[in-house]
Parts: sequence; C-alpha cells; structure tokens
Amino acid sequence: MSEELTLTKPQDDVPRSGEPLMKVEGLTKHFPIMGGFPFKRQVGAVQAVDGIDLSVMPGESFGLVGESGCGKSTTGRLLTRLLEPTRGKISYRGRDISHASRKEMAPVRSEIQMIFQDPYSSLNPRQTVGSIIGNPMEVNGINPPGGREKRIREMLETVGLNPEHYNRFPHEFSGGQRQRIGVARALALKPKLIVADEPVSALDVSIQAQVVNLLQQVQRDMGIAFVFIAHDLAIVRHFSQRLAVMYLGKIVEVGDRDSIYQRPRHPYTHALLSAVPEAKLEDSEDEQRERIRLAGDVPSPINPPSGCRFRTRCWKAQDKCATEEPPLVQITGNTAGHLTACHFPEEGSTTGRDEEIVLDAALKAMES
Ligand SMILES: Nc1ncnc2c1ncn2[C@@H]1O[C@H](COP(=O)(O)OP(=O)(O)OP(=O)(O)O)[C@@H](O)[C@H]1O
Repeated sequence: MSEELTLTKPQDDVPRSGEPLMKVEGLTKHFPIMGGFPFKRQVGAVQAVDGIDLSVMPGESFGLVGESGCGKSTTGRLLTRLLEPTRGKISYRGRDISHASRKEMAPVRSEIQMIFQDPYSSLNPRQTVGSIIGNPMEVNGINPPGGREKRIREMLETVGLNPEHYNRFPHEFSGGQRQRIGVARALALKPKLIVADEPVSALDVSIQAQVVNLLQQVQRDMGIAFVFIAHDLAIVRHFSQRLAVMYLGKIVEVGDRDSIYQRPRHPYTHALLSAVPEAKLEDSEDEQRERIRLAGDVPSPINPPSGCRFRTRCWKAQDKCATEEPPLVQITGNTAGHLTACHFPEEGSTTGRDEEIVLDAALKAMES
C-alpha cells in the first residue's frame, strides 16, 4: 500500500442484530502429509485452519488479516466451499452447508462468490469478457430479464469498464481492469456474500485504491456482505466494519474496527498495527504510532507451538502460555463483540492513552 493511497470513508451503519448470513463454528482444515515406503500413509498434517468461529452479517464487510501462511486463503476457500472442511460447521442462512454436495450446494452456489488475488490467472485467456462473465450465469441457470448479454453489459458498466468491450480478451486489459472483470463476473450472479481473497495485492499500488473503492461502492449499493482477506491492515481498516486477526490457523482477536485499531488487546494485533504504514483517509489526522518489531519466524503449521501459538514470538509470554491455550473471550475492558485469545493481554492502546485501563484478572494477579 502506498502512503499516497486515498480511500473513501467506510460506513458504520450495518445492523449487528438478527441472523448472521454465514456462521462458522470450530472450522478446521488439516492437509494430510503422506509419506512412507512402499505403502504411503499419513505421517502428519498441515494445520492450516484449526477450529475457528466467526459470523458474517448480511451486508457487512468482515476483514480477515494475518501474515502469509496463517490460513486466510484456506478459510476463504472453506467458506465458499471450494475446500472440504476436516471438522466444524458452516451455516449459510441457517442451513448447514459444511459437507453439502455439489447438488446440494446448487441452490446457494450463485449467492456465495469469490474474487481471487491474481487477475491474470483467474481469467481464461481464451475466452472473451462476455463469456467469462456469462458462463457462470449459464452454469447456474440464471436468465435475467432482457437476457444475459444485457446483464453482462450492465455489469461491465457497474465496474467502470466500457460495455462495448464485451468481445475483447483478457490480455487486452490492464491488471486493474482484469480485476474489474473478476468483480463483474462475481456480481453478475447477484451474490449475497463475496469472499475477496487479497483482491488488490497483485495490482499496481497506483490502482489498488481504485479497486478497493469499487468494491466498497458495490458493497454499499448492492448490500452484498464481504469477507475481505488481506495481510494489509490499512486496506481492511477502510473496508471492513469488523475484522478478525489470524495467527497460525487460529483467530487471536476479533471485534469492530474501532476496538481493534484503537484498543488492540492481543500482542500480535498490537504488533501488526504498529507495523502498518497508515493509508491516508480523507480528513484523517496524523498520529504518532509506536513500533513493535516481531522477533523470529512464523512457526510451522505442521508442528505448531503448544498452548498459545503466538508465544514463541511474544514478548509477554509466561509458562502458562505454553501449557494452556487461551480461549477467545471478551476480556475485562473490551466492548461487546471484541474477543481476545490471550492470557496476558495488552492494555489496549496503540497511541498512548490517559484513562485508566482495567486489566485482565490474570495480568492483575501477575502484577501483584
Ligand atoms: N493444498 C494444500 N496442501 C498442503 N498445505 C497447504 C495447502 N494449501 C495451503 N497449505 C498450507 O496451509 C497453510 C495456510 O495457507 P494459506 O494459503 O491458507 O495461508 P494464507 O494466510 O492465505 O497465506 P498467503 O497470504 O501466503 O496466501 C500454509 O502453511 C500452506 O502452506
């Protein structure tokens, strides 16, 4: 992200009451590692996603952030049912779709769409833009009034492309334009939920903001819920009303944007935030941020640390962190819905604050 990036202000008025559009409980994906000779057998597993809970409300933008390899893409692919979960439950509009077959998924397939990171490889180079956007409509049996071509042209216009470019091929477009084609393809199916997996990180910095603003606009105008996956906290901040921070297959903190950015309680969230080069928000004020340097590498998801997975890089780790996995709960001082998985949480400020913070009971005990 560039420091030149200017994004429009996000909305805050999404209702948090009522039934979630999608609800995930204990979602787990372990990729088996096969070995042995002459008979292959499972010798281990990559614990890419390990028991996560989350919910997405209708029309809400939910951000999922974390370093490379923490399981964000795998989570996105599980939510869209491109991958089969190892364990756990995925409910969509109250219906259990965790292990739904292709046939069982058919009625909701078009409602849950995905936008991929790489606009180069996600579009078939031999198909025209019209076919790329039209084929999923055909597969899903969608026949809009006025015909598919009319819908395709409308979608091209919606994403800021010339409807006359209907018969062109992907190579005739720039990276940002190709990502717009990917967005049009998802929108053509009138989805209720879009999982956008790092939709701008493969794009030129100069056009990242344009594509983010486009996504934000369609999210607002069409009331589509988004799960926005990113390693870049600056982008998620301006796109998502709520976000979850992932580390080695676990959600370590979740909450509304203001709570997470202004009062992060998990040391990992704190460290991630301190490393963010601030994107310029229209009429935002400059503020001084502290810097935390994370020591060491992310451990392997094949053999993650016991207890708290972040403990091997955490400056606050104690013995308890190695033996007890901290539950994801609302700790003292957090607002409703702001959950943190940490035995020794941070006081909750990235900028230094004056008011008194009530510390977590465990931390209080440690201090006394
Ligand atoms: N098909 C697979 N088979 C085995 N391991 C996999 C597979 N897909 C992902 N993984 C592993 O699972 C872990 C999580 O990967 P994932 O792509 O979900 O992370 P990520 O947070 O999206 O990272 P990135 O931003 O680099 O894509 C990684 O260690 C990855 O190597």
